[in-house]
Amino acid sequence: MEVTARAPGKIILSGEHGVVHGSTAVASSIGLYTSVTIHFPSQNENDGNLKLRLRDLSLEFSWSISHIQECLKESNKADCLKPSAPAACLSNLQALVEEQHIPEAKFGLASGIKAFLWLYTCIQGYKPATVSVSSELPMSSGLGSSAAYCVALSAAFLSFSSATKLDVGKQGWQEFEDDELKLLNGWAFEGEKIIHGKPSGIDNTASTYGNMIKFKSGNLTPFTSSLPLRMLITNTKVGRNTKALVAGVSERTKRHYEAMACVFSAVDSISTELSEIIKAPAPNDIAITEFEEKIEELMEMNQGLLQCMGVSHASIETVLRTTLKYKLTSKLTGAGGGGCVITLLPTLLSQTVVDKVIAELESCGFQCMVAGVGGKGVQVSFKT
Ligand SMILES: Nc1ncnc2c1ncn2[C@@H]1O[C@H](COP(=O)(O)OP(=O)(O)O)[C@@H](O)[C@H]1O
Ligand SMILES: C[C@@](O)(CCOP(=O)(O)O)CC(=O)O
Ligand SMILES: [Mg+2]
Repeated sequence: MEVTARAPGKIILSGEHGVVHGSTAVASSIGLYTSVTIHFPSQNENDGNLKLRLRDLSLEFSWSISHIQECLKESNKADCLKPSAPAACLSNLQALVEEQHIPEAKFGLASGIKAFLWLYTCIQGYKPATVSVSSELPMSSGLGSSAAYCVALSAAFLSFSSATKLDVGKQGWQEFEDDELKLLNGWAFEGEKIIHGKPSGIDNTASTYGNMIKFKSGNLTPFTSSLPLRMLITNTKVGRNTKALVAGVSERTKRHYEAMACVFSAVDSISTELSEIIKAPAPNDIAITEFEEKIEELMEMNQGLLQCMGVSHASIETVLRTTLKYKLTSKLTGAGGGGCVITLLPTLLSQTVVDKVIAELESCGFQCMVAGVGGKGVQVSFKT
């Protein structure tokens, strides 16, 4: 018996970083997924191990269940119905990860593996299994790969627990009930904390619920766009780490508290206005351009404030300049410092211009994709 869970990545249209400091932000899921399959061994297959296979990286990690239990059992008193942080056993989790000799170039993975061990043992306890992960999302690029990973892990583990009422015999993708989504989002948030340090929760919430969300201080308001929005996503391929960038903004806030409070307040107003515009009744054909120009102006203002926070990067500025040549507006998305940039593709923009801008961005070594905004949140599919 096995189950596969898939969870989407996200783009933040407005409010990244500010949202960590209490500002409103607007995010949307995108149609790129991280998938997690959990397989419990039959009696013949059972070698007493818990295995984590990261398929895209061709890496496999394995621990004997008895060893994990020895390391964690005193400190892990978790209940799968109550998402909790690994405060008391962080050093034990660290030791379990260190013994795996992760390649130095992949060192960022250590926190992801810790999150896996924490979520698995809290939700499933001490059972041998093989967990395989694959992803369409570029890692560490601002599209929320860490959140999609934590949501997909939590969904897969909870599917085989008493906390969910899914139909194990049903074919195809199925969705969770509202209370189940709340629980799995809570666990994914605990995983994000292990990876990010101080996440706002917007990424795991966008991945769990899908579509568009307005998010402030842990509170979610789902909404839909009155018109389909199309974004060009440009991956600068400059690697960065969300935890370090979030910590950098907090440091700047400590140094310049009053000024940064004004920046966060401006971000809050921009996100609130953006969500009002997007969800307002669909404009007629003549007003579409005006509607898109308002979105572009708010994106541009938000990008200016992200520069104030110190999270832009030379590669991001190159994307901004390049798209501006074609009269297109862009902003960084996610933590910045490299990673991905989004560019609104207006409805009336010709495909010739889209092709030209993509060709120019790709000639700089960047990678482009066109994404529709919105889409389903987490789903699971059983195989008997
Ligand atoms: N498919 C995956 N397999 C294992 N770990 C993952 C996966 N996706 C994300 N992670 C974890 O998330 C980290 C990247 O998260 P982060 O810096 O927040 O970037 P982003 O969420 O923007 O992609 C990775 O270093 C790793 O620890
Ligand atoms: C910078 C931030 O607002 C978003 C981070 O997104 P990502 O991990 O870069 O995809 C942090 C957060 O909200 O937790
Ligand atoms: Mg992340």
